[in-house]
Amino acid sequence: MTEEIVVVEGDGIGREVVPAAVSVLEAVGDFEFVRHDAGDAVKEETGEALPQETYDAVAAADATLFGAAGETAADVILPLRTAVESFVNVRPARAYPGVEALQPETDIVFLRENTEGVYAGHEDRLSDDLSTLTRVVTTSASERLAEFACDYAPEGFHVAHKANVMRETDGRFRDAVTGVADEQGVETEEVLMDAFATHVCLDPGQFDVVVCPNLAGDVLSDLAAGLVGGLGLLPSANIGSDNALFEPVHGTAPDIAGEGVANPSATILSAAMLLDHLGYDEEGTAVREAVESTLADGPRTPDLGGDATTEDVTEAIIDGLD
Ligand SMILES: NC(=O)c1ccc[n+]([C@@H]2O[C@H](COP(=O)([O-])OP(=O)(O)OC[C@H]3O[C@@H](n4cnc5c(N)ncnc54)[C@H](O)[C@@H]3O)[C@@H](O)[C@H]2O)c1
Ligand SMILES: CC(C)[C@H](C(=O)O)[C@@H](O)C(=O)O
Repeated sequence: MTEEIVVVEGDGIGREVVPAAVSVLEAVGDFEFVRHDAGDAVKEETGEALPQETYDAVAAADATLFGAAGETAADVILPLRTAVESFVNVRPARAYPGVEALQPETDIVFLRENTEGVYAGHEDRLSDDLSTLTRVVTTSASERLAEFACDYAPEGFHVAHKANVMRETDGRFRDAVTGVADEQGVETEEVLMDAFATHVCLDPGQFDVVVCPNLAGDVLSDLAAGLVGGLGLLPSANIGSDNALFEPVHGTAPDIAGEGVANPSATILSAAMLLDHLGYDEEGTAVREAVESTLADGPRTPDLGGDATTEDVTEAIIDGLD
């Protein structure tokens, strides 16, 4: 049976890097791609950034490949993460041989809580002078994340938090995560997220898997992108119990959108995570290896110091598939 993959390109370079990743998927398997719209352009046309049919298709799909949305990103990607009931956003940040990196020994996977924290979003304007935000942390979501982390990293992981200040919310997060790990005999090491930001810049080699609350995972994974050579290199997987959505960590890159020079690696690596998720392990590995050898030997897009186009890099990756 042909596997169905929902594809949502979104805006900006989403429209360049997603077609690149789809052509790589076409080269390794027999998939049916079902395309849906979301983002700024759709909102301009229809008044809605996330059409109900897109939400329903993503919620029903085994797997979705998403690009990026622009100003409407929060109205698109946050509901879509909820649509797949994603309890974790897996964000690997690693340096690649041949790519200039501030910290070439970086090889970290962030396991980001994916639905709560400040993103659960109870914001209020109470007066001309005062706005508030309620932060949401549940034991159940934190424990679900911890169970995933224990399976993912049975050798142990770091837990980043700021429970010294947010005693109730991050305290609950920390206690839930370390509690599950203790029960399962998995070692954890706590690190305050502000100190982590410094440690990871100076000595990223000491970190392997880092479990963090939602906003911390957002910021710290972008920081790690800076250590390895940029946002064009970081893929991600939003994993739920039954389905999942795969997307690059980057946004629509308005400064280069339309020029055909976006680095497709993050999205193609996200497609490799999608292949792993659907059980196409050999194909996922082949795609990752082809991306790695293209990053090592070129061609490279301008963000990595080269002058190649998105299409040149994609062709090289497809040529490099076994
Ligand atoms: N998941 C999402 O849909 C998502 C995520 C982040 C930002 N956004 C949206 O994207 C828009 C732009 O945000 P931003 O500028 O802060 O972040 P961005 O990730 O779009 O771009 C930041 C910088 O990284 C570069 N960059 C990013 N991806 C690249 C790639 N694949 N190849 C080469 N260079 C790349 C850009 O050119 C830019 O200089 C905003 O409207 C924001 O809301 C969406
Ligand atoms: C655009 C925004 C809603 C999103 C987030 O904060 O999760 C982005 O920064 C990301 O990292 O995917």
